Amino acid sequence: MELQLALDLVNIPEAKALVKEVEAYIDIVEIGTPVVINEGLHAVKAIKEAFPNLKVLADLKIMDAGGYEVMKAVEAGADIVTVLGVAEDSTIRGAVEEAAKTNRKILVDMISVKNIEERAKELDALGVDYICVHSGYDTQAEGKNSFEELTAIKRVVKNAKTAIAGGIKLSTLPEVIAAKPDLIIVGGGITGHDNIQTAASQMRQLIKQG
Ligand SMILES: O=C([C@H](O)CO)[C@H](O)[C@H](O)COP(=O)(O)O
Repeated sequence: MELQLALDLVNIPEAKALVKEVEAYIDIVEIGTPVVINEGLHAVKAIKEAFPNLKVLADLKIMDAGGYEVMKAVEAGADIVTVLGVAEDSTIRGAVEEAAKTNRKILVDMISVKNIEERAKELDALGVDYICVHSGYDTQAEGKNSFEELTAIKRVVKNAKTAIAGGIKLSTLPEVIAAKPDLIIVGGGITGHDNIQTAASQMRQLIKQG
């Protein structure tokens, strides 16, 4: 089970400072969509150069032009790139084919997918690397989480790794771990904690215990 730190509300220097504090406890750094909007793919490049031993995920939430946009993220140093599950199959295929050329990975974000099990099955057959259930900021504000959706995709996904994101905190992590995703994505649960090092190390410890 891997731990990904999502960085959403920071600039590049702040992102570097945060990662430096918790790099021992995480596997993947996510350059979040708001950071890409503010800083561009320079943020991916800067973090990959500063932390070459960590995997970097570019949260582009691609909806079209899958091959081209994955190519640009990979050029910037991304190891994993996100594509939306609601995108057309042709977009998913383009993304998967482009990533495979350099052994990079595609994570499909299931945000706003209605028929979650059926779409997860299709995406699995299209050869994506990760399928991630996700309650975004706006649905988190309405009290939603994706714990049940994780159980649903785990029933049908045979090849891809499963992942979960959206509002996960130390207090809810045990419930998430019990559902056994391959990847747990945490943003505010670490970056919004009083002591980010403590939060990250305790999360790592819980994940290790399984
Ligand atoms: O993808 C995200 C969101 O849509 C904003 O871009 C976040 O990275 C994801 O939700 C994880 O962050 P937290 O919800 O703060 O854990």
